[in-house]
Amino acid sequence: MADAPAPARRIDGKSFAERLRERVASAAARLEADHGVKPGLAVVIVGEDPASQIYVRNKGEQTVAAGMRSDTHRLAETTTQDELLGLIARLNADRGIHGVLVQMPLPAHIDSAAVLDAIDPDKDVDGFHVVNAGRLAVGLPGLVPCTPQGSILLLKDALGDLSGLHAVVVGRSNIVGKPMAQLLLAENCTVTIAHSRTRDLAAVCRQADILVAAVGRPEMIRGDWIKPGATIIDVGINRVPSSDPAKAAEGRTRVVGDVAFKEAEAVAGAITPVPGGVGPMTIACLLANTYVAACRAAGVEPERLD
Ligand SMILES: Nc1nc(=O)c2c([nH]1)NC[C@@H]1CN(c3ccc(C(=O)N[C@@H](CCC(=O)O)C(=O)O)cc3)C=[N+]21
Ligand SMILES: [Mg+2]
Repeated sequence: MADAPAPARRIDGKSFAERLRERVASAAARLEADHGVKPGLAVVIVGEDPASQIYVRNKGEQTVAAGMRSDTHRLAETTTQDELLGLIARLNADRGIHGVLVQMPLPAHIDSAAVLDAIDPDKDVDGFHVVNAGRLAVGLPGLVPCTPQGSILLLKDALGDLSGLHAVVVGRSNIVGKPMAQLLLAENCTVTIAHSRTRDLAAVCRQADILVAAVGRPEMIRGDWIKPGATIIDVGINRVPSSDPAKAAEGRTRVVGDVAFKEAEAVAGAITPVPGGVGPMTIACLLANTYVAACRAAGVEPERLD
């Protein structure tokens, strides 16, 4: 019997993100030294969702560690839409703030689309505003959503030139799937966007040289959906019960991706783990976007960060 192929290389997003944050920090330090501008990021969180609280704390700590200003606005679950829009208007007008992020999801009584629409597109460091979606679609400079941007950096590091490769993106959200497809197209990939209604999803995935999983369903993508040697970017962050039944009974959880990692690892050429893959890149790219927004506000050409 032939030997099993070597397991996939693990793409280390955690250490790539650390290096990117160091480059952002030194570029931000030069911006402050040469132009007197310290990049500032405002993060707004409404309500008490524990997972959101952890993400927001991590963002704040990493922003400060990169030598930038971090303001966190913690609002009560009962905050009205008008109160939130009032805060956004003040942040839009604040010349010391270059990035505004409103943590999603918002409580059900608030219209998320109206809130995103209210953020100044040039401070929209999430890249979620329709103006930034439009800029990305037509190839104009703007602010690019952080998770897709981080995924592209990992892909280019792993593969070099992406030209001509067939990329399959599973998931069509406005925050990951659609912008990811736009960025892959800009890298000259042949792009397929697949989703929950796609017929024979497994067969579509098996055509992928690059497979991006952004569906939000734990371990949905199986080993036999993967072309041997393919590069897998797993965007999923799903909390599932601990695999130890005693711990699960206590409510303990673990984080898994959208890809069945063990199966995929035996077939793929390279794969991002969860945690430690795309997630840390999301925050690093948020800091990079804040730096770029601050440069543009000051009329300074941003340094290349890649
Ligand atoms: N306006 C807005 N923008 C966002 O970018 C946004 C948001 N709302 N709402 C929530 C999601 C989630 N998100 C993550 C960022 C980093 C990690 C991350 O660093 N994860 C680590 C740790 C994972 C863990 O152990 O929990 C990892 O994957 O290794 C995860 C999730 C940003 N989000
Ligand atoms: Mg993001």
